[in-house]
Amino acid sequence: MENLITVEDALNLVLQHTRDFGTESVELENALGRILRDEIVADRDFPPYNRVTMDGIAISHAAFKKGQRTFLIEGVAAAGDKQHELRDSSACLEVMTGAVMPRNADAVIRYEDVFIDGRQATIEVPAVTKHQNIHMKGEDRTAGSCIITPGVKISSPEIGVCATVGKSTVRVSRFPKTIIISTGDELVDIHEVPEPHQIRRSNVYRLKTVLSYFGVPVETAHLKDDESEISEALDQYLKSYDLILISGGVSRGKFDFLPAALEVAGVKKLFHKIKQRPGKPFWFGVHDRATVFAFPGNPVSSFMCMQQYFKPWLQKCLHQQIPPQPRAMLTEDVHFKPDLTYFLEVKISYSENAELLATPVKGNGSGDLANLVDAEAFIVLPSGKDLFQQGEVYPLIFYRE
Ligand SMILES: Nc1nc2c(c(=O)[nH]1)N[C@H]1C(S)=C(S)[C@@H](COP(=O)(O)OP(=O)(O)OC[C@H]3O[C@@H](n4cnc5c(N)ncnc54)[C@H](O)[C@@H]3O)O[C@H]1N2
Ligand code: MOO
Ligand SMILES: [Mg+2]
Repeated sequence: MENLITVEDALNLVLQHTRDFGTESVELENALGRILRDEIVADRDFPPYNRVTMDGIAISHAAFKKGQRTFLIEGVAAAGDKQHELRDSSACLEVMTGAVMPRNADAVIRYEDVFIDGRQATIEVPAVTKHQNIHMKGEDRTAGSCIITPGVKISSPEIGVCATVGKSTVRVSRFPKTIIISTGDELVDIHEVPEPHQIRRSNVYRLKTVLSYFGVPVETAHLKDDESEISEALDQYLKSYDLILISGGVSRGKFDFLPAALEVAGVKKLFHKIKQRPGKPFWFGVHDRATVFAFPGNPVSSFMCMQQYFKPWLQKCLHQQIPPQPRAMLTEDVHFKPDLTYFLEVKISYSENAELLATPVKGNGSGDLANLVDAEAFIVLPSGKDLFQQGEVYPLIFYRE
């Protein structure tokens, strides 16, 4: 009998072998998708002054309250002007959206509710409340408060906040120097027309996307199923890369040289083969500098292992804050006999109560790469059971960013 590690133990081992690749500064324009390592603090109040939110007139609310409806226009306050002052509390100033609210004025009435005749403005609505149409200084955030904590993956809102506090460069996690290697004599380049016994190599492209979502630059290589070519290449790659991802050649075939070659090259094996489907023959190990993920060659297997093991490893290496894992409810019964954790491809929808629903899109096994297109997640069905019933809830791994 084979000695298989459980999915939980395998993930724990992978996560115990993370590395710290340090930090670097990047221009804000290049920071999208990077993991922020600075704390972003409000350099001033948000907003920094009482900000007019409607084009109209600014008055003293007390005057309106006393019954006054017609106001002499003293002048115009535009966005970008220094703060104006309402000199006569029974007059008004025209104010534009984005202007600093004038001193001695405390309500803005929009043009739509005012009749203007020459230098006179008459309010035509029955009610005006104090501070209406003013975005008050410090109402959103106060100076010195933390707006973004380290570990956030920088997306559009973070870019906007960094810009507004004047962070033109930000400190982010550095990336491991990475290579993805495909193996196999049946594989040809995507620009080639395969012979009847050949296929185009697709794994590298699919696996690379997982790193691309984090912005990690990736080099690629291809190796023949040739023991000495593989050994020579591994010696080279182990010296120059922090992260080596391999697809294929890790199972029981006569040309599956990777597990032995990796050990000969001095990579310390942490496990080989997991109690799971797909992806059973996944091999994981570490070298002085490099971490090696040697994934099974079947397209769904390598991709599933990438999602389940590699992505959390990368996120931990990069110090990313990890959101809780979503869970979804099966919409139909699933029978699965082998005592393995089953990563089943599913399509996601929502119930009337907004619960996440998972509908199996079974496909034809781990070679069915087209089926990944019809699904969008793996639902994780644990070992030790062979019937998973409609209505039961299990963890979910979304694989579309
Ligand atoms: N006797 C046994 N045979 C197999 C077992 C087993 O336990 N005992 N496990 C099976 C499982 S599960 C998997 S998964 C595969 C893993 O195979 P390898 O990692 O050795 O990968 P290869 O043999 O190189 O290729 C498998 C399959 O995948 C295709 N492939 C590989 N690379 C690519 C690529 N870059 N793009 C597209 N397709 C690729 C390859 O052509 C093969 O069809 O082993 C089972 N066998
Ligand atoms: O991992 Mo294999 O993919 O079960 O065929
Ligand atoms: Mg094989």
